[in-house]
Amino acid sequence: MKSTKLMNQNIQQVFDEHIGVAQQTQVLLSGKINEVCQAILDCLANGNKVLLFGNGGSAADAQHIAAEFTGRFVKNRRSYPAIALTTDTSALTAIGNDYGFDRIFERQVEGLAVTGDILIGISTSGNSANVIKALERGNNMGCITIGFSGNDGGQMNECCTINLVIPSTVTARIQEMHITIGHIICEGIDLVC
Ligand SMILES: O=C(CO)[C@@H](O)[C@H](O)[C@H](O)[C@H](O)COP(=O)(O)O
Ligand SMILES: [Zn+2]
Repeated sequence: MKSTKLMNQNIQQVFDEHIGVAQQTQVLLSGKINEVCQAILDCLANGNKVLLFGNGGSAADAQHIAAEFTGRFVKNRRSYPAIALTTDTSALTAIGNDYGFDRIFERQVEGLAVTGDILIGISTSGNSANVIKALERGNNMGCITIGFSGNDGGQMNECCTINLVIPSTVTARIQEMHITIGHIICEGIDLVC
């Protein structure tokens, strides 16, 4: 077992890293986050919807953000259409079993998305094949594709209308910024709706 002193050092280091990445994200990405907010507001005003997807912790983020849209964030306002493509175990197992894990989100995009919808693909590496394939399908269908990524942005640089690349190589720190950005977007929606 680690000593309490070592644990305390580790705790301080995680907070320091988190604060550093948050400051860099603020400097580098505030303008792009504003663009994403505007794109989502336009999408909702046009009667379109938001689809979100990712793996592991990013699957949880997709569900978390979708629930803020359909339920509420802070303000009581109408429900907004958002679906996490990570929750339907029948679809996920059928598509995964019949077509492969790489296509679990792509097939759902093909069936559920229409032109003008927003797809938010969440991947800390920017390279998860199932996320990339879904974004590429969305591009072919006339959707607006948003990436929440990290590291060097990976393949999401090539297949996203806007890719928010968190300036970190640490998965946990990147995920912490993704959910912060999700909340910033929800605050933006509450401000104008
Ligand atoms: O939450 C974590 C790590 O913090 C993990 O579950 C993580 O999301 C998974 O390893 C994912 O498969 C990573 O994929 P990605 O972010 O590179 O697309
Ligand atoms: Zn995690």
